[in-house]
Amino acid sequence: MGGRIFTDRRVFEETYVPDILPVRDKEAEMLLNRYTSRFSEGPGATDITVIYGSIGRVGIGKTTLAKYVAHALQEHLRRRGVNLRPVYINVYGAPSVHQILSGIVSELGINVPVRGTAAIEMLKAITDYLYIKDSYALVVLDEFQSLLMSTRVSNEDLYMLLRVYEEIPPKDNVNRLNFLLVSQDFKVLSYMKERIPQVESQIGFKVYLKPYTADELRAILEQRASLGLADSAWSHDIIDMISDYYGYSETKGGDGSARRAILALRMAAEMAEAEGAIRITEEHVRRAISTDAISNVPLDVMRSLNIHELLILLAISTLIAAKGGWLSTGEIKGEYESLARAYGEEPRRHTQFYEYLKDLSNLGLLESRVTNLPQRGRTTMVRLPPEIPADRLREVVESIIMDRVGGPKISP
Ligand SMILES: Nc1ncnc2c1ncn2[C@@H]1O[C@H](COP(=O)(O)OP(=O)(O)OP(=O)(O)O)[C@@H](O)[C@H]1O
Repeated sequence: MGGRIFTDRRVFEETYVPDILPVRDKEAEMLLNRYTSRFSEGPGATDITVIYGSIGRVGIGKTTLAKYVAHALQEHLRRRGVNLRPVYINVYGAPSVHQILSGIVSELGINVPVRGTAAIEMLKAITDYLYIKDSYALVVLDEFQSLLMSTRVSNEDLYMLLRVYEEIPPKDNVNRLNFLLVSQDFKVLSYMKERIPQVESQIGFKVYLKPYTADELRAILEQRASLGLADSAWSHDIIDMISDYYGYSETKGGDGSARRAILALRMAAEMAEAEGAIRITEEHVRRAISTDAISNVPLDVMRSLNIHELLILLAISTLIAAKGGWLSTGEIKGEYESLARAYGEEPRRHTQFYEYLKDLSNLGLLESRVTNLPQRGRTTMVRLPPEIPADRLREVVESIIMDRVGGPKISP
């Protein structure tokens, strides 16, 4: 009988938005306050909000923040007797104003034929509908930069959409259609300035999101794990491993994507489940990350290693495959020496051994950190980078060693 790993798979779906945001909660609150005070300022009050990130950074919570704010605002205003409808449209898949308006019409459930109806007529139908229902809409336009870069959308179209109250003055002077724009990076602001300066100057709030740090990813993953996995199936070590790997910092490679981190956790869980395991292990995580990793261990780098470096890697992958975690250098040295003797090689001395460890780490084949151990003081601990599965590495190293010196002369 396989163990129960998942309790709710939906929380690992791409479009899932949690009820509480573990990170970005401050930004969410800021936006909510902003919109709420806008609504209390009374008729006509309007501005446009933009959420954006850095060039090339994806999965950093832009869409999630926008959707969360739209839904939280709906709840918030409902309690005050105000009816607001959140509408989400990814304009990447709807690259004309007509298509965007069709999207809004269908999300709001307005009974107007979209085919053959001019954009301006649809816009009228939307504002009439909101007026009659005494409702508001907050429209999230995701991937907004793609509209600005499209030649199929004229500046007039953009003005008509985003400054609808000028085009179609509301009967009661209340602007009911509000926009929250989501975009990849800051270039959206200069594109807006160029194409639609009157809208750009109306931006009330610009929210810039950075890639997630390891601590932030940890909070996001812990929330997902506790919502979607059995308590006995996961541990904080597993979460740490994933968040440390994907977490962004100035000095370290992770890309800070919550999407990739969540996907890695899900894949590790699926692998554990497929094996009938009762919990997710470090090895599942390694395999999940390695499946996802853009660059895997290059074989030519491994082939360029000398026999002692290979034996050290063999020692490390054997120990990690057996027990996981971080290894002390003393422990690695012990294993390396017995392996070297088994393969008929004279183990290298202390200084040379450390040189080799340093080389392997420079090549990206090892990770090290300095820890304070109670008895021994500061000591260096080593492990394989999380994208390298220990058991697979061991097979590769073993076969390279076999080619080089043949099998072990005595059993290690
Ligand atoms: N603060 C958060 N709390 C919980 N989950 C989050 C958070 N931020 C992002 N996620 C999750 O990470 C995944 C990616 O997030 P999202 O789609 O919002 O990123 P994005 O910046 O819009 O990405 P892209 O630029 O690729 O559109 C989603 O599954 C989302 O649920």
